[in-house]
Amino acid sequence: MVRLIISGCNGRMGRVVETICSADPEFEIVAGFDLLGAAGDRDFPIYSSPSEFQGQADVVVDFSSPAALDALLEFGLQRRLPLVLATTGYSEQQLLDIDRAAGAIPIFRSANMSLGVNVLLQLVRSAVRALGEGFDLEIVERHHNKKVDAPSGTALMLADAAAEALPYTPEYVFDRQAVRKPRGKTEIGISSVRGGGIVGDHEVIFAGRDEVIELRHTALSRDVFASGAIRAAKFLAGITAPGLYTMSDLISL
Ligand SMILES: NC(=O)C1=CN([C@@H]2O[C@H](COP(=O)(O)OP(=O)(O)OC[C@H]3O[C@@H](n4cnc5c(N)ncnc54)[C@H](OP(=O)(O)O)[C@@H]3O)[C@@H](O)[C@H]2O)C=CC1
Ligand SMILES: O=C(O)C1=N[C@H](C(=O)O)C[C@H](O)C1
Repeated sequence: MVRLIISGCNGRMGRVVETICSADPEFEIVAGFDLLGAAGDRDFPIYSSPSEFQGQADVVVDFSSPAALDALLEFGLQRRLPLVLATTGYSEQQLLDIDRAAGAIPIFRSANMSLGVNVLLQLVRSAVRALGEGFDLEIVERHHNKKVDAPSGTALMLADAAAEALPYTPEYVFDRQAVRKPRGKTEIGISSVRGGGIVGDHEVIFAGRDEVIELRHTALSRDVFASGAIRAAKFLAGITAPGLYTMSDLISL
């Protein structure tokens, strides 16, 4: 039995994690963390601050906000509790804080918990290596109109995957309206679309002079992200060694 805490439990993703875990006999949801505390009739206590939780747990799954990170890391470090961090939009300093905490406790972090996007990352690396330098790389991400961070964490992860495979260090370009000049050869353009209920869509475009290749992943429901995070929680609950774990520790590509 895995005793689970859901951080961001009142949000869109927190509620999907709750639904899936409530039907899984391997899980017991022992608490939730969320800004406003209890919201509606739930089967577990909800705390507005991790420090209020006095019970026992095996792992935390976090889909909340970068603002929750400090308290969550402090909680994990004090309790020696593994953390699955699925939140996006962290600052550079916060990413360093996560790296440092992973020296003491197991932390699993991925900006996209779906199997499909993690296959896409691998395809992007292969395409960059195969195509060489003659193709312009552009990433277009599309999300629902409630998403607050842009570009998406996944778009940045895709750009980083391409950068790993390129023979030069690319420049990420998020905004073309402020400059009047042709596209630079070492740019990776990243564009964000926000609208309606789009769950999550990522397109990587390789534009050559005479041909274009497009690799695209579309999430049809939030279940793909929640299921990946739950799989990560099961994996992390059985791990004692500190470290920063990612989807590549879970899936073999
Ligand atoms: N890695 C992945 O696969 C995926 C990652 N995400 C990421 O997960 C995060 C959450 O997404 P989503 O569920 O759609 O967002 P929501 O806004 O629906 O949910 C976030 C919840 O966290 C709460 N919250 C905000 N700040 C804090 C805080 N300081 N402490 C505790 N709780 C807090 C919010 O409360 P309130 O509403 O009152 O602000 C809200 O209830 C985002 O960063 C998103 O990008 C989403 C999908 C997949
Ligand atoms: O906020 C979302 O909804 C999502 N966020 C993640 C991101 O920023 O990449 C992952 C997914 O696409 C959904």
